[in-house]
Amino acid sequence: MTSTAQNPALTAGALSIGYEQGADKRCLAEDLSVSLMPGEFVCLLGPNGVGKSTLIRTLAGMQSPLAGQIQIAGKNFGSIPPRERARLVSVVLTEAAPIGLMDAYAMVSLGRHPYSGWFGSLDAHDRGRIEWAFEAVGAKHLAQRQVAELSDGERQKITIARALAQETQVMLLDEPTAFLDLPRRVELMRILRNLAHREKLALLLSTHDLDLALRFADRLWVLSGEGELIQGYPEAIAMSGDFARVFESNNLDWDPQTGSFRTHPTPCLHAKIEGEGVAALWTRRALERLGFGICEDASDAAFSIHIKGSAWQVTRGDQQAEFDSIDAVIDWVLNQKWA
Ligand SMILES: Nc1ncnc2c1ncn2[C@@H]1O[C@H](COP(=O)(O)OP(=O)(O)OP(=O)(O)O)[C@@H](O)[C@H]1O
Repeated sequence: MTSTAQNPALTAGALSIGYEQGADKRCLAEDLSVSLMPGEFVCLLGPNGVGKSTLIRTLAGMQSPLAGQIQIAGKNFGSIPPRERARLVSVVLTEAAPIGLMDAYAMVSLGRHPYSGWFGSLDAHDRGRIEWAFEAVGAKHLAQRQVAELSDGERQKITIARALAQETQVMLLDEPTAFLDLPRRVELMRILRNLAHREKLALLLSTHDLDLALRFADRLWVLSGEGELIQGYPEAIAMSGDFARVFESNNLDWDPQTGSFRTHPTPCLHAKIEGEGVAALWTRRALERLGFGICEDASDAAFSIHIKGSAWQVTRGDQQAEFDSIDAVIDWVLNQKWA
């Protein structure tokens, strides 16, 4: 939980992001005004190619803004020498860094270089911080393993531990969950959110995982294809219709009832479903997958399904049938002749 009474860890005003080569200028978003508070876990969402990585790299000082100013801990970021910057902001990018032959401990130790220098030796504080970073991501058991031999999920934890070892106030992560399976993604989101809250880290993470962002983020930034950055609490953005506007396509509808997207292959036949709970939800999902729309009115429906306890009663015209599993209902739908 964050308090709004604190000073922001990072702010940017009148910020334009994009690319400029000679006279060639490509602005992805302009006049952005953002802030990250200490202890806040913010997820950055947006369709492919809108500029999420560009925004993260710009906020990290890895590329120049086209316009505007970034302030970290009250200082103008551009005027801070590189070594001091590295003590203020850590970054985890998607591109795998060349790692060569290195064990995980050596890799996490790299996070201490802004303090010890490239050839500096680690003191007790450095080693304490490295051990803390391993513990924070639940990776102590990996310390002696070769990084090249780790799984994607294990390596991701080590990369995050290296950023944590850097002991910064701001941490920016570009799609850190991209190659992880669902349990690992949930685990990582939980670890990062808890770290933000516990360590008072201002943490910004870009992701395509809308569902997890809705469940874990304190706030969302949603970057649209038009360069608009929508900011707010996850639930407020979900209810506002902004998701629908930013992500909807010809094949996808945002459904505020379920907080998820659903495909819509423009159904020409409809079905009515009566009933509640898990069986009704998955019956609906099955019918939508099979190309049916769901309607409220029986007179618009090609057939109706009444779910009662563990029974599905299906009515099509004067034909009636009762099934005791969703498999049987799906088989029935598939075996019917639909005009
Ligand atoms: N170095 C570069 N020079 C010029 N254009 C670039 C450069 N890097 C990225 N772009 C372009 O900027 C746009 C935004 O790219 P960016 O990687 O920031 O988007 P993104 O939202 O992170 O996308 P994704 O979700 O696919 O990762 C894209 O059109 C991309 O081709």
